Amino acid sequence: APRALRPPAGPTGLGTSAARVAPPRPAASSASGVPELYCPPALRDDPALGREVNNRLLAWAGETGIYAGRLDRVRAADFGRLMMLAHPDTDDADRLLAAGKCALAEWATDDYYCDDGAGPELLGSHLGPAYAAFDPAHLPARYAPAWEREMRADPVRVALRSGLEHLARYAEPSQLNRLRHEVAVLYVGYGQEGSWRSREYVPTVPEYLAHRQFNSFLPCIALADVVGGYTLPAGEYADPRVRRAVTMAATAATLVNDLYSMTKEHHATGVEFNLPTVIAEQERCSPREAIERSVEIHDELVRTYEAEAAALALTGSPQLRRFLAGVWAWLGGNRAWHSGSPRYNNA
Ligand SMILES: CC(C)=CCC/C(C)=C(\C)COP(=O)(O)OP(=O)(O)O
Repeated sequence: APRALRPPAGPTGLGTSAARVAPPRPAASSASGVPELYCPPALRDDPALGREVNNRLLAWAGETGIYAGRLDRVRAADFGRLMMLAHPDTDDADRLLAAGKCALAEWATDDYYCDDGAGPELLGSHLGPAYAAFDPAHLPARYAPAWEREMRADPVRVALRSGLEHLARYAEPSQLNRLRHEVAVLYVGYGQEGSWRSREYVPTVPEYLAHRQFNSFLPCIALADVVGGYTLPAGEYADPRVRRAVTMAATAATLVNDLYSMTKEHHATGVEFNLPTVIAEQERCSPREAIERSVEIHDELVRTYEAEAAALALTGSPQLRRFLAGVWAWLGGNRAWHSGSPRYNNA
């Protein structure tokens, strides 16, 4: 059942202990070799709901043309399950589907334009029209039909546009603009990675960590209120203290991806970008030591979110409290999904 979420109470017990989402308890180490992470547990597991969302997501992906010929792998990755785990405060399959479409389209942007050998020199050319699928370019009448053909000619653009259209049934304009901003930032991250890739450049650790805030799950996390069926006021989302906490959570969630996707990326051709690889190279340590240091960084980010969200929840609006709790729940669902998804565990 959907849960009434509560924000983290903070490591020092700010607020009441009953308000805590879950006691900090280490997640079990998995066969993937990822050590225990400081992370809340997933708050619900409803396999039937996850399957329902995944089935509908796959039907939609087939209509848009993304991952043609690879849909079996997408089905197995089970992004529907990710949505179900990460948004425990709704059991509305259609809301989960709308968020899932946006997430899968954003993932496809990465898979098609960054990872699948499209070539870094083409990345900017792809990202411009991809962004226009989310934030339409309004052309003079003479050129509009040709542009519209361009927009329909590429399955990733079709998917991005369709995902946003579905979300718009539930989101207010300010929430859609929030998503547009986060996706623009995401594409800055894609561009940065493309630049590194083209030069075979290994970033410094701070450079990589700042990048992972941009090239992160924030576009997904930012939808916590849309999926939950309430609206976090734009002013509170933009509050620098909220932004700091939420972006730290987003970076942590994405470092979970780095840790779980190491095996998949080892099998990929070209330069690998994940925190353990960057640390091993820049700090001249063993892969195991680099993983341990990455886990420490992840855990520090999660603990900081936990403490700062707890403090913000004491003075913020009810919507902010719920949003901070939604982000906390998203962290738990994200880790649970990564630890089980064949996208990372059967590479
Ligand atoms: C859903 C979403 C906002 C994805 C955008 C960014 C993205 C693909 C990740 C944060 C995952 O990182 P990575 O590029 O390493 O992805 P995979 O490991 O290939 O799943």
